[in-house]
Amino acid sequence: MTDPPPGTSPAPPTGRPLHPPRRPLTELADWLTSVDPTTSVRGPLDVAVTGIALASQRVQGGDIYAAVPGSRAHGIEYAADAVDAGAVALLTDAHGLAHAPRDLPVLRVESPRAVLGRFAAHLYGEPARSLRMLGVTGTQGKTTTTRLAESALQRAGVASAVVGTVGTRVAGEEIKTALTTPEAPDLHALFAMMRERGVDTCAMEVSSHALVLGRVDGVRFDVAVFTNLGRDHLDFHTDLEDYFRAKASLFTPERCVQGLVNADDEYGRRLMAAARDVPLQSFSATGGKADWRAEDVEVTAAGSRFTVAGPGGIRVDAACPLPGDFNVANALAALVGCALLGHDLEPVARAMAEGGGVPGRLERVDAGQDFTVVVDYAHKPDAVTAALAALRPLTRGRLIVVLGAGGERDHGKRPIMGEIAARMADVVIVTDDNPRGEEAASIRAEILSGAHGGRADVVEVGDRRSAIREAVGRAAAGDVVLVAGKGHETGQEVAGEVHPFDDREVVRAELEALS
Ligand SMILES: CC(=O)N[C@H]1[C@@H](OP(=O)(O)OP(=O)(O)OC[C@H]2O[C@@H](n3ccc(=O)[nH]c3=O)[C@H](O)[C@@H]2O)O[C@H](CO)[C@@H](O)[C@@H]1O[C@H](C)C(=O)N[C@@H](C)C(=O)N[C@H](CCC(=O)O)C(=O)O
Ligand SMILES: Nc1ncnc2c1ncn2[C@@H]1O[C@H](COP(=O)(O)OP(=O)(O)OP(=O)(O)O)[C@@H](O)[C@H]1O
Ligand SMILES: N[C@H](CCC[C@H](N)C(=O)O)C(=O)O
Repeated sequence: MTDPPPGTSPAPPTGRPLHPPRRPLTELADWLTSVDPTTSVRGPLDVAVTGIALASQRVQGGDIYAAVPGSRAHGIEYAADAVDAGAVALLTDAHGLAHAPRDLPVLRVESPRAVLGRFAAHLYGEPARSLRMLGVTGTQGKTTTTRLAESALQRAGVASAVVGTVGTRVAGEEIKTALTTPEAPDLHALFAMMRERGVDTCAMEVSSHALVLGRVDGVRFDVAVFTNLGRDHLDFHTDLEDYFRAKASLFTPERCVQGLVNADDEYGRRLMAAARDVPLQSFSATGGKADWRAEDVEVTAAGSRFTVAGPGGIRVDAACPLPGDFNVANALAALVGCALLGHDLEPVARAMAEGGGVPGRLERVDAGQDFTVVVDYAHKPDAVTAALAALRPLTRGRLIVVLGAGGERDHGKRPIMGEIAARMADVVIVTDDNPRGEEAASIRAEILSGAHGGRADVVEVGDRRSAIREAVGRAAAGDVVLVAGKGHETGQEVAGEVHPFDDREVVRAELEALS
């Protein structure tokens, strides 16, 4: 058996186990044949495999490169790059086999994406099975819920991990990941790394893209949470029903053991009515009928206090370090999720009360000014509504919002977000988010088309820094400024280039420049 070529792994290896498996390709080929009868193999197979990657850029020495068809290209076009990076074999389809380098071993199946998750799980020795897995799906609240759960558990002494939009953290160590839900090969490598580090519980976001594209294949969540459903990703899903079906597919026996569903949400109630194959419990943060409820809720500018009331007379004092009614729902889901995983509720609730917030989620920026500035990731209609509704009761003066919309994403949401902002805020400053490959001015025009006619004073300031300057410059004592859309992001993507831009840093600099 040939060893992987030396010196081909990029350093430092991020998101991979320190001690990767070393599996004979013959064994992997046999396993694949046993689960997928469409498998055919082109030799030589006398090679050791130590990992797997779906993107040539992520290949490390000893990997199998999964060359799959995509919307822009077929991965086989990048096989040479993958080989240069140290790939020792290919997993691909018939097209990939036809165009594969002749000397590279190939495992061919009809649909490589369909087996990729299970294959990666098998390759790494099913690491997710040794973790308590919490999966959270929904349009809003995934990041907040998973981060609240992970940081409370970690603070309560349970080694934990979190995977999501803000990145990945494994037992306190930050690992950069790009997607909300990483591709299956990266995910199972992360689970292997978690297992190595003694992680007990992993809380992760499960996006609808992940469910459709098989990114969480090979994982069976111990508890799956549904937060809510609203307009999102209509550039990917044909309509809201298609989007709902994608989310609902998490609540099937192949993907989870039990579910926890928001009874306050219309789609949550539909899910409960429809899903019969998986035991479901419900939660409500608004006094609705549910198995788990937030009672005696007190919301302040700093956060909220409430009692978790559950089956059999459970009553536990809880607090969430984030303002906003909707964060009571997120905190409740996080706590009940942990309880259903088998964790003791009381110490976890205590730890959450003592913990901090979540990056870019209603995050306050304070430079000693006499008004409030909050940076939030609201970039969808329901989130803009929720964030403005949460901030209105904390506003003694005017509510000022800085708002844009991302390019190359659902156009339909832009006027809707403009309308919401102009109805719920007093001043709306329409600016650029990540224009990506689109003309920034035309994105702003679409937002403005919904914003004109509202009650607010609406202004257009394209440059985001200038828009933030305008907002804090206009603010007086008692006002609240919401800088919406980019939350934790640290760059602004314009025409294929990402320029450093962090709303929190820019706000701070503009506040300091005021004094
Ligand atoms: C719609 C979508 O999710 N597309 C993902 C998909 O792209 P694709 O299948 O079209 O791939 P492609 O670009 O045609 O390339 C074909 C293949 O060649 C490979 N390739 C391509 C170029 C190269 O140099 N080397 C290489 O190996 C690619 O990895 C891919 O396997 O597979 C790619 C490989 O992993 C992903 O990078 C890509 O995510 C794109 C970048 C993306 O932006 N996805 C977003 C929308 C997304 O997934 N978001 C969700 C939800 C976030 C939320 O909740 O808001 C998420 O989970 O992050
Ligand atoms: N439960 C909720 N209900 C309504 N809005 C919410 C809720 N939780 C968070 N939000 C709003 O949505 C924004 C994004 O929150 P969060 O990152 O937790 O959700 P997400 O589901 O991970 O979203 P994304 O997929 O965009 O990352 C927040 O900044 C806030 O404005
Ligand atoms: N995961 C989301 C993030 C959007 C964030 C917002 N700032 C934007 O650029 O639209 C997406 O890629 O659609």
